[in-house]
Amino acid sequence: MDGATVVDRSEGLDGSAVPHVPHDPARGVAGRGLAVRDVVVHYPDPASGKGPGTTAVRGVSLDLAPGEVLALLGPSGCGKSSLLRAVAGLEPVAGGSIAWDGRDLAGVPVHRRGFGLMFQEGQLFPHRDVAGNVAFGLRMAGARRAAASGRVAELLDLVGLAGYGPRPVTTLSGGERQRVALARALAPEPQLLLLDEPLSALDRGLRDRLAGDLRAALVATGTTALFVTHDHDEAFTVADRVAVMDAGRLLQLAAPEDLWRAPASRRGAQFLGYQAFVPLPAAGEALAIGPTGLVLSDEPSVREGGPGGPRGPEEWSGTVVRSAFRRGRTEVTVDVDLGAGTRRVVALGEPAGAPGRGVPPVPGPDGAAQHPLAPAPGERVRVVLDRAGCAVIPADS
Ligand SMILES: Nc1ncnc2c1ncn2[C@@H]1O[C@H](COP(=O)(O)OP(=O)(O)OP(=O)(O)O)[C@@H](O)[C@H]1O
Repeated sequence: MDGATVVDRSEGLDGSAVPHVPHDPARGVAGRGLAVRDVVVHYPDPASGKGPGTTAVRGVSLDLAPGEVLALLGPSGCGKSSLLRAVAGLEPVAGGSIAWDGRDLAGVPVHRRGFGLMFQEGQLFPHRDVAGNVAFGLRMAGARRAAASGRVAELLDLVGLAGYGPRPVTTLSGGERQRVALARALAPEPQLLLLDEPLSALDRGLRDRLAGDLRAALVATGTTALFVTHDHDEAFTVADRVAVMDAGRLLQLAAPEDLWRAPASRRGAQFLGYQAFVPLPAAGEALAIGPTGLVLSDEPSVREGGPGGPRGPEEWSGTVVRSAFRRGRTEVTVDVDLGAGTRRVVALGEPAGAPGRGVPPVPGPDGAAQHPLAPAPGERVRVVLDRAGCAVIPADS
């Protein structure tokens, strides 16, 4: 999935689009929602059990407005779960503060924060049926049995499991279990829902679908949510704004569209899937090349052996490593020197007017589908920039 398509919208449970609402600070009343200020989380040294052995979160500040969905995105070990756990009250805060609706949560235990939690494994009660699991969430919130049954049906409908109430949870697929876990977490209408990689135990296709459904359920219920993931497609699908973390710090916090169009640093851009970086003539600027930022030259004559050399800083010669037909287009892996040594990048093939366009793909030598006339390994080709798939970033970031 490329960034340009995922940032626009996700689909609701009924297939309708659920637009992302850019965060508008004026939307929230001052002091409402979550305020995280300079938060530091330490873990003690595992050998001695004392001292700040690992600093998992190094002074993170962010705000979450009521009704907003914010994703904490970053590589494994960057401190996302530690920050989430600190907000939940499951980890002590070594520095800074966490407040909800202007009230400092220092010393407020987990069960008194009014926050809901949902983890990677939904942790359903195996001896209860689907309705029993969802009703548990309601009864914890003090709902009476009669009122609960109507609400359980509503919640199951919301997560796409209408009629599943009597099913033993042991008979459900992984995706269905996570839907039940979501219904149970939403049941008490938590003032803030904390989700830690809720989809990561599922396979790719299911994750993509469930991410859209998760957003639809959060939006439909107006739930304020903090969502941890290491998957940028998922973050972009689910969240209104995304906080990119690295090594315990916040690199950037922005709406998906803004994050994609203007990464604030090279590290953040790399994490989002920008594949290469080229210095720009303007001092202090570099061009980050995204997954769709390079295309093969569509003039057969400029393939190596034809007339003319590279025409400037936006066109380079390279050697084909392989071609693969994926998602309706040919992706050509090319070794190319963009100005700082040879790099392996992916360029989009099959441009308009290319020979063989319209001929169906066939299995290549490595089993991957490829176009019969796609460039073969070892062939010299030209790659050109497509600025629409690139972003300008600070050079030394
Ligand atoms: N209970 C713990 N004791 C000691 N160190 C810990 C503990 N939990 C996490 N850490 C360390 O804190 C750092 C941040 O971990 P954390 O789980 O917050 O990262 P993460 O971004 O959520 O990673 P992942 O995506 O792999 O879950 C890591 O270096 C990790 O090894």
